[in-house]
Amino acid sequence: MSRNLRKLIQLGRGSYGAVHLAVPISPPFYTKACAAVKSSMLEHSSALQKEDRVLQCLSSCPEIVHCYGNELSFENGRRVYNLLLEYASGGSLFDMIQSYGGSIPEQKVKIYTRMVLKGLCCIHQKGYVHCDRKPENILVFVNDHGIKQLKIADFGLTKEPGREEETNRFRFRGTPLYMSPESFVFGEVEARLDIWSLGCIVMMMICGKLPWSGLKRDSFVRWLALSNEEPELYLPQNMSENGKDFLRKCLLRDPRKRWTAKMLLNHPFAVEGRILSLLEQMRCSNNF
Ligand SMILES: Nc1ncnc2c1ncn2[C@@H]1O[C@H](COP(=O)(O)OP(=O)(O)OP(=O)(O)O)[C@@H](O)[C@H]1O
Repeated sequence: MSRNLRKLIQLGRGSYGAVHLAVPISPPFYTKACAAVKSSMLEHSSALQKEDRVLQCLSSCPEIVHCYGNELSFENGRRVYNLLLEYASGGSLFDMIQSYGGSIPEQKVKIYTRMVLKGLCCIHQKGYVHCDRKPENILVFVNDHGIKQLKIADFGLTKEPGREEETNRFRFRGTPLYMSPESFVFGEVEARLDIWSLGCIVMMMICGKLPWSGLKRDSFVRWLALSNEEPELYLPQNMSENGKDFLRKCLLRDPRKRWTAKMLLNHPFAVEGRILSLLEQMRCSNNF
């Protein structure tokens, strides 16, 4: 049992352990109303400890989930490592896509894409590669005016600068459906891997599934690893031209041609997201 936290309900499970909603009951955390606590047995907590390290370095970025710190507890006679994170009351982006019936309106997608891009810029500027970007790892926070803010979470597979020895371990980790061809085939882990995954996430927001998620395993591997075909053919037909062009820049097979997060922030699709977000904020402040 933890002396400083009371775990309430389980919010989810990851490969390392469980996530609970918790209330801090004594210092150092009890100034927080509630928190999400990711826990795992101390001896299996290397991914959580890494997440803690990475989140401390990215703490100045509003589009990254905030970490309050860590603590050790004793549960059923075993030592448990707990990582305290700000609680996302809106669940994950995956939940949000489901709540929209599988397709978020494009105007909203522009706003959300820009939020995720800003988080990605911080990650890449500091030399990290997230490596496991998917809608389940983007959390939704809802402010007092009901405006949704997306933040990037789950840094357990992140590649840290100066820790090259871990590179090969990423090869078949992460989620294959969101992996770029070069990371899938050669185990290359560079920032542009996250950009390919971003393209997949935007597709998920628009269509609720990836066009290649229906392929059988062998066909998927062949398409991703061996084909020269750009994913152009798979672009959602119901999307604006700017939206399709944004996806083209993310989903280029050649990572050297793929745009960076910084370049994409200036793409008309993301710029429109900025304008729409400002309008949304103005509408809310006029109502209050
Ligand atoms: N800060 C948080 N606030 C609210 N819910 C959270 C928070 N962090 C995680 N969760 C919930 O717990 C689930 C599991 O989280 P986590 O990110 O650790 O694992 P995962 O990404 O689903 O799995 P894996 O680690 O295997 O990739 C999430 O999908 C989400 O529903």
